[in-house]
Amino acid sequence: MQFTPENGRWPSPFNTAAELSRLNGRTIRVADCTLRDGEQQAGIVLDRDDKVEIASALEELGVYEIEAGTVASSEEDREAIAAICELGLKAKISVLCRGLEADIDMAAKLGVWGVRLSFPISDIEREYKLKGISEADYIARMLALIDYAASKNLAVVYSPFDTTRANLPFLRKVAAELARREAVDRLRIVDTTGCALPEAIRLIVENVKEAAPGLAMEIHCHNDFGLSCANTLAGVMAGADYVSTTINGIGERCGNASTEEVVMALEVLCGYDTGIQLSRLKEVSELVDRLSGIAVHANKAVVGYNAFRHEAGMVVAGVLKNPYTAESYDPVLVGQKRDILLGKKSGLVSVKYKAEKLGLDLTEAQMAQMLQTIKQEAVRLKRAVTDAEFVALAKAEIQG
Ligand SMILES: CC(=O)SCCNC(=O)CCNC(=O)[C@H](O)C(C)(C)COP(=O)(O)OP(=O)(O)OC[C@H]1O[C@@H](n2cnc3c(N)ncnc32)[C@H](O)[C@@H]1OP(=O)(O)O
Ligand SMILES: O=C(O)CCC(=O)C(=O)O
Repeated sequence: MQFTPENGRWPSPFNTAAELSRLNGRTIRVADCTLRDGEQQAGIVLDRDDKVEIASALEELGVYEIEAGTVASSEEDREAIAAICELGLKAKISVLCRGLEADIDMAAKLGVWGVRLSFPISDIEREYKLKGISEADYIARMLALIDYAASKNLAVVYSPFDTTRANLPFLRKVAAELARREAVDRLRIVDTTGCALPEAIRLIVENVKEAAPGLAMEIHCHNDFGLSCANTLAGVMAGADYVSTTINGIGERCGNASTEEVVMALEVLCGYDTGIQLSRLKEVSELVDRLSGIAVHANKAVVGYNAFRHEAGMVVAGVLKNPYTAESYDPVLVGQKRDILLGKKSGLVSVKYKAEKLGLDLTEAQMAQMLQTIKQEAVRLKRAVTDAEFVALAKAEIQG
């Protein structure tokens, strides 16, 4: 029997339930916001050169759009945004603007494709950030801002801050108004505080779809409860065609849904096309790790150091015969590689594998002894045993 998938992917068969197969074939666009929300992670500073370098890497990665910064932040940010526009990338370039004409004016001067109009929508945000603006005045102001951006030839991604805590009937009204404005490219559903469950995201997207047929949607989720990727997928499965994500999941507080996790889940688990050059994910992750100063955790999905490293003997016994016994896609797909470690949890198969790989001629008895030696050594060192250490221990064993 053959147990090797042709495209290097092996998702759960239960994913192909009717709903998912119905949606297969859709292209989901990645609107990466590493340079905007990513940089908002407390303490990160990306300078102009860093931003240009990351934007170029995102272009190579194949993202649809780069949210390049917040226009009001600083002169250096504006220079970086202008420099990114001058690169003439295929990716669309957008910037975050507050609900202020002055921000839109600044954006218009930079040569961007569009603005992301961030205008707080929930009752609590309107009370404390917009001086208690009423629902009627909010809609009037929103439309004026959209028209103003349109008069400057800017596309609008309308981004109601704190969408997931908005009053639903009000959000439906807002969406219906947005659908009537030609300049509005899409609505971004924003889970500002990361407080929504996947079911809530689904409900919101379905309501917007019903209230504003034809209005495209993007989904932007924060990770305060570790739900950002699941929530982003829920948004897509309910009908959002754009995802707003960051490389390595950097961003406000606990970060955003990470571009690499969302893309791989969309591609491997759901069967969507994202247009992303998957094999570049690891190198872009390393670039952002280096320039942001925020180290990627070893256990991080997709790009983490340990994502495809195996030590436990029961797992390795399967992996060495067929990696899909323990992995759902080939690490090469994302620019990673598989490794087998020797340590406290190893079994004899790992010792045999390493001995052969490293050209060591050990008898069965020597290998059995080596397994015990490796376990003791790993306990003593409180870590796995390196290949060099294994070779030295094996040579000592061979010499008796
Ligand atoms: C969760 C998110 O990702 S949201 C995006 C957050 N991003 C950023 O904040 C980017 C970096 N920010 C900055 O550099 C600065 O905050 C700036 C330059 C944008 C603004 O700084 P300042 O000009 O000093 O503004 P200040 O902090 O005084 O706030 C001005 C007012 O704008 C209001 N405001 C906040 N958000 C918005 C909005 N989206 N639209 C309109 N007004 C807003 C504030 O509530 C405040 O109102 P108040 O004067 O009644 O208190
Ligand atoms: O209001 C916006 O456009 C988005 C701000 C944001 O990133 C958030 O609220 O999570």
